[in-house]
Amino acid sequence: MALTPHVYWAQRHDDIYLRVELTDAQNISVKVHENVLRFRAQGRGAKGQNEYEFSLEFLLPVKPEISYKSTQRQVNITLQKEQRGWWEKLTVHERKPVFLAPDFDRWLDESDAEMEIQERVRLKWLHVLTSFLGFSWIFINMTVRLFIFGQDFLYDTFHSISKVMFFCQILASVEVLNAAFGVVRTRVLPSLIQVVGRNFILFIIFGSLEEMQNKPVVFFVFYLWSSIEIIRYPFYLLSYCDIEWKTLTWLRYTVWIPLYPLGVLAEAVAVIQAIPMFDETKLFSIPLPKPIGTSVSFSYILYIYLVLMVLGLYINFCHLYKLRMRRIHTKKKAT
Ligand SMILES: CCCCCCCCCCCCC[C@@H](O)CC(=O)SCCNC(=O)CCNC(=O)[C@H](O)C(C)(C)COP(=O)(O)OP(=O)(O)OC[C@H]1O[C@@H](n2cnc3c(N)ncnc32)[C@H](O)[C@@H]1OP(=O)(O)O
Repeated sequence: MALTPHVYWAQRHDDIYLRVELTDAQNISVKVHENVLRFRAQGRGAKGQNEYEFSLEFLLPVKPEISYKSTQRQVNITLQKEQRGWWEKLTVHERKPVFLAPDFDRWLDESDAEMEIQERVRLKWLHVLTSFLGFSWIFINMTVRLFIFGQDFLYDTFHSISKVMFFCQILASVEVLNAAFGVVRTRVLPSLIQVVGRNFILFIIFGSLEEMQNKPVVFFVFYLWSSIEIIRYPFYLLSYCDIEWKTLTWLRYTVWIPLYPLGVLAEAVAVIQAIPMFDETKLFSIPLPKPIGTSVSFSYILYIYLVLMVLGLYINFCHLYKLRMRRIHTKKKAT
């Protein structure tokens, strides 16, 4: 006969966490149907190796999608509340099931959870604000210098701007982590493509080849990157205050249409210009065993990278196009 395992629970405003005390659980089945969670698995629990099961009828609706992870010591289940809020108890039952107890390792009361959210929002806000200030400094500085020094500035962009650009792009890498850990509602791949793509150009192509640093292409790449970021970051900043400024939303989801292909084109020109330099300097060349030859030039990696750029452009263009349809066209229909 199936036994009941010990189950520990905790909540946040959006999620429910369950910890099922089963060692080396196997054949796990977790389902939610009509707001009732049914769990069944084999494993080592309080009554030794056995089949264990339980069910819980939740107090309020939860989303049917469940994520669970089995570790050597327990099974961790995460569910999402249908509606954001704080539950006074987990189940509809008058009395708490005997096998259920609070998970004090994850337990927070409502005000602590609220503070946790506020702390997260503060950090996100600080991150976005710093990025916005950085890219604004770059954009304004480049515009002013272009007016003052004219064409000469095209050859000097890297030396006057690169330190702030390095800082901003390192900061932008956090966006991938934010997407991966669900801190912001966005997909990981587009952010990863964007960050890896830009950092490759900045650190490898411009950063490691002195000869590239005096090329006008640096100006175009930096100017195109910063042109979109001085729109994108304020768009996020306003979203933290629940403000929607229609013109900014339109710009955020429209300006990429000319800027993205131009940006990729400028980056591709930089890669193509760098190819003979890597061949000449043998920088980053991959040494080969003596019988085969001396080394493989890094320029081969750059040829592969040019193909990846086309793929990256396609993926992100489709992603941005979908976002535009959702944010601009759906809203128009609704009004
Ligand atoms: C696997 C590795 C492979 C490596 C291959 C390398 C290939 C290289 C190809 C490289 C091509 C890159 C070229 C590029 O560098 C050139 C340029 O940038 S040129 C300049 C023009 N560029 C652009 O216009 C792109 C700008 N960038 C972006 O838009 C984003 O980085 C992107 C990831 C592409 C899309 O952003 P996201 O998916 O986040 O879209 P949203 O902004 O709409 O966000 C979705 C929802 O999440 C909320 N969100 C996101 N971030 C935040 C935040 N920080 N704070 C608060 N909220 C955030 C946002 O509000 C949306 O919410 P909702 O759905 O409610 O509207």
